[in-house]
Amino acid sequence: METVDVDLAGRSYPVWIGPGLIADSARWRAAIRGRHVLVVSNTTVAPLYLDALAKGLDGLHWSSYLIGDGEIHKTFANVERVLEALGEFGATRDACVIALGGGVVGDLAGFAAACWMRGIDFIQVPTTLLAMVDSSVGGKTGVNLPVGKNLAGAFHQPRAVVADIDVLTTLPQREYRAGLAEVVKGAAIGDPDFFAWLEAHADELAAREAAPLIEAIARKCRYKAGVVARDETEQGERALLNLGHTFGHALETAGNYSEILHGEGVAIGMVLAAHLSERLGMSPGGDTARLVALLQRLGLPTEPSKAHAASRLLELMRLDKKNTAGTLRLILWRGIGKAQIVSGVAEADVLAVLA
Ligand SMILES: NC(=O)c1ccc[n+]([C@@H]2O[C@H](COP(=O)([O-])OP(=O)(O)OC[C@H]3O[C@@H](n4cnc5c(N)ncnc54)[C@H](O)[C@@H]3O)[C@@H](O)[C@H]2O)c1
Ligand SMILES: O=C(O)C(=O)C[C@@H](O)[C@H](O)[C@H](O)COP(=O)(O)O
Ligand SMILES: [Zn+2]
Repeated sequence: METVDVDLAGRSYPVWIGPGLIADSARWRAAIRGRHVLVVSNTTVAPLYLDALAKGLDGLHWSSYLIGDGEIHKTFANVERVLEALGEFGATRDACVIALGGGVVGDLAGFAAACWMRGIDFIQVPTTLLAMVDSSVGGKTGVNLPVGKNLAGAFHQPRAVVADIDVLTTLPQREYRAGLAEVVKGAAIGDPDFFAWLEAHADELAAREAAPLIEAIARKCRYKAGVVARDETEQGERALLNLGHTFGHALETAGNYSEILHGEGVAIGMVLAAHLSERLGMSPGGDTARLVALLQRLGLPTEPSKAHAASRLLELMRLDKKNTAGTLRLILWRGIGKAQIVSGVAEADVLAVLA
């Protein structure tokens, strides 16, 4: 097992990564401070793993609330339903929410925990690769709005992250690949050695071999934990974790959150950001080719669908949270291991790349 510590003074927490962790309740139960627990999950994950998790809740007063499966359920309406469930359950300030699922459940349950009585404890039990390497770590919680991705939310750190890699055996292949996109992103932004390691181990990772998989999850979490510890609320460096996301989120929103997966949007978005960076003379073309090749070896898409007009995507990009005063602020790429926040990117250049 690997442990990654997210160092945030009084709100520090561990990320445990390895097999058999859901059953190992002696480890994670200490993170539950009160006696009331609401497990939030979805209709696909709960039948698979809720019973196993519940064994560790013996002796506590616990209940569960399930949302529907998919990105379209990451809504304000569902946050309200979780809050109502907390009310019916009689949750007091010492109650704890456990998010059992992928990034959709984690973001939504975490946001509900941030809202209930202005903030109660929550624990992340990520069940997708994407949630293990990214969404369960760092405390960004929230929901989508019809006008844009993650436009409502809060920073609210979990008390612990329990990444039991055994659950990945039931994860569909497309979802597994989507998680690898966020692993590649971390290496592309800030760790050239990790990028080279991913190139060397791409086939084993695509085949879900346990040892390289644990190493990849831990390396990505360690990298992200460092960024979050230095810049918890995205005043600067943390924005780099958004490489590819301005494009990717626009593609997700344009497809009404049902056409492409988040990780697929990130893969395509990173390639678009790389092309834009090349166009602006910031990044060497050879590195873009390496990025595209790695993503393709991992089974990820690297080009956007032609179904959405460039002008529509640009309109959605104008609502990105990184923008200021009508100015596009994008994460651009200086080649493998180097990303940069750039303000005032000309819309004409963005349109040219999208077209
Ligand atoms: N908060 C953050 O920092 C952060 C970071 C990255 C992504 N996100 C968000 O995460 C979301 C994407 O998360 P995701 O990719 O995990 O998607 P998801 O939560 O929709 O899960 C993907 C699919 O896998 C299913 N599933 C989950 N675990 C399973 C398992 N073990 N076995 C079988 N099926 C399983 C789910 O039911 C779902 O159908 C997006 O909303 C994205 O914006 C947030
Ligand atoms: O943790 C972060 O910071 C990230 O940006 C991680 C992203 O992978 C993730 O998709 C996040 O939800 C995006 O946040 P947003 O602020 O662009 O909504
Ligand atoms: Zn992401």
